[in-house]
Amino acid sequence: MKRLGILTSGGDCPGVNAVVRGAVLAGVRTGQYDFVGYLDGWSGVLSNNSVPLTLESVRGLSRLGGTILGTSRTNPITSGGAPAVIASMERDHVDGLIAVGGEGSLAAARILGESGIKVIGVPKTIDNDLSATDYTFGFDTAVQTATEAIDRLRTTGESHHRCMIAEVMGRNAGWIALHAGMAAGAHAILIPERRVSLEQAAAWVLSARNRGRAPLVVVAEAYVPAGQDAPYFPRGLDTFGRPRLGGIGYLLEEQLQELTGIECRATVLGHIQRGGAPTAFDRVLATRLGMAAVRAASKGEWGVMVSSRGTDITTVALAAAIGELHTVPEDRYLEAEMLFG
Ligand SMILES: Nc1ncnc2c1ncn2[C@@H]1O[C@H](COP(=O)(O)OP(=O)(O)OP(=O)(O)O)[C@@H](O)[C@H]1O
Ligand SMILES: O=P(O)(O)OC[C@H]1O[C@](O)(CO)[C@@H](O)[C@@H]1O
Ligand SMILES: [Mg+2]
Repeated sequence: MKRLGILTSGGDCPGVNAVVRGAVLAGVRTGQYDFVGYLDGWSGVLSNNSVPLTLESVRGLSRLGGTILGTSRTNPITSGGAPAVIASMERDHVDGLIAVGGEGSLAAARILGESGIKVIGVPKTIDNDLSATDYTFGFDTAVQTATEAIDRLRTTGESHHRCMIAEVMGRNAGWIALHAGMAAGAHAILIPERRVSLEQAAAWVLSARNRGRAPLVVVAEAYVPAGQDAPYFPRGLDTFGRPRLGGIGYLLEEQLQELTGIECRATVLGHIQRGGAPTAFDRVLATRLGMAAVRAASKGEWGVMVSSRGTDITTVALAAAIGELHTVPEDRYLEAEMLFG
């Protein structure tokens, strides 16, 4: 029997455990594979830190948030590269890898794949910013969580006649803001893809107030107002050198209050959007992606990412998947904009 290694890399995301369960069930029940799970992303691969994954160890996992394998943002390319990964796989008698990750982790997987390592990617991110797949699992859960939170902000906002501002995640793309904002009936949605001016945002807030509504603004963490050139990140860089986004909501609270004269309150939803149990949609998507990754391995389809297309699960070359980020197109924003103010 052959062996597959599974690792989860980048930010965690509701549904990762369902991928692990789907893969192990598919491989073990068809009698084709047994599995090891590498702990804490690529760092577990490089240090041979793995655990056996059996039918028993994945029992009940599809509804569990987070990742039982742990995750990290370790870069395998700069920490030993392909030779170190190959040596580790040989020690563990691992034939191929299933890498569950976002655009960064899958970029690393692609480079390793081009060096001859058998690897299959599974697209994971609440941000939904990966190309070549209709949706990434975790996105639906994040939107659901954000929508519930924004609905709650609305009732307190209405009671106090305030403008409520909800800041949601979205490092490169405003998908969570767009969907949660539309679902919750936001009067303005501000995303990184559109350089909306603060004056325009204030006009939407005032228009909602003039109709007797308590204005509701949803802003993605990476929104850049017109006239500025970079996202707001008052907390500096993280340990991997990435800007620690988060806080633009508080800045907008001051600026919109100043521009409109309406009392504003901001809430930053942060990691609440990434935690907890996945929605039914994400459980099904993640399980199917995990099963499809094993199917691809059994057909010798390496260097691909499993992908959701309509109701099908298919495979695409890793290179195609990570080439360009999947951001909110103009027509989707203009459609939502009709509802603002
Ligand atoms: N272009 C790249 N080539 C090789 N390795 C990369 C590349 N970009 C990122 N990485 C590595 O992959 C790690 C994970 O990337 P990143 O932090 O963007 O998370 P992710 O997998 O995209 O998930 P998410 O963004 O959803 O949290 C990075 O810390 C870095 O080590
Ligand atoms: O958990 P960390 O490392 O602070 O990363 C936060 C980032 O990860 C994501 O949740 C997923 O990429 C982004 O939306 C957010 O900017
Ligand atoms: Mg990323």
